[in-house]
Amino acid sequence: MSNPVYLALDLPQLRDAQELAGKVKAHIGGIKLGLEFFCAHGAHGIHTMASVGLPIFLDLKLHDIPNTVARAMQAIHVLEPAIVTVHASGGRAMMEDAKAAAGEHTRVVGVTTLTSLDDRDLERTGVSGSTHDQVLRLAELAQAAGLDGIVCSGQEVKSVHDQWHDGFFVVPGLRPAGTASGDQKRVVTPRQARDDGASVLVIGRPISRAENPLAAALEIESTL
Ligand SMILES: O=C(O)c1cc(=O)[nH]c(=O)n1[C@@H]1O[C@H](COP(=O)(O)O)[C@@H](O)[C@H]1O
Repeated sequence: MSNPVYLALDLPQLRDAQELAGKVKAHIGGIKLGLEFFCAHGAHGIHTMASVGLPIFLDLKLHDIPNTVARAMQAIHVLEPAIVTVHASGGRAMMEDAKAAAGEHTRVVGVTTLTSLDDRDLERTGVSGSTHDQVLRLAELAQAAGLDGIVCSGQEVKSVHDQWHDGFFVVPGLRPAGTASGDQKRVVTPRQARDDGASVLVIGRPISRAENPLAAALEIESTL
């Protein structure tokens, strides 16, 4: 089985991102580049990071009317990302159009409820019920819209897997035992998420902010 760990390179400097990816590339399966990276370095940054030779997960969390999202999808075709995110709460038509506009080799996954939110936070946004139920609801919508899978926390991935057997499940909010959660509220260990059916394990700070990122990546790999 290929390495399921995608390293979230949430770093402001392109050179630092390149250096870190180069250092740990033998112990990860891909690179996740998000909003911070894309706003700072754009398409040039994506092309630069593609030279590391690992699949690129372009995490832009698109969320707009269907036409706008579809056109954004078309514009990022040329970057050939392996995975792209849209917000599942953007609705079925938005997700259908996003998938139709994406490249043939790009997996489109729907972000459900962010791993930084707990039940109380969700309630404050006007959504009733638990984060768990909301994730399952949005997963069903994403599946009906023809997406390849969803993003959810490790606390829901088992239930989602039970209702969507061949889905592609991206799980962030991962912390090796004994490490700080920071702003993440729905957290599990990388091993737990993998055992519960995660296809991709998104890991950022536990590697990128570690004193020794290579040792941290090796340690995580050894637990999988
Ligand atoms: O779509 C994501 O990747 C994502 C969704 C989510 O619900 N929670 C979440 O943390 N992420 C991303 O996953 C990464 C997690 O980073 P760390 O908390 O440093 O491991 C960040 O780049 C987030 O943008």
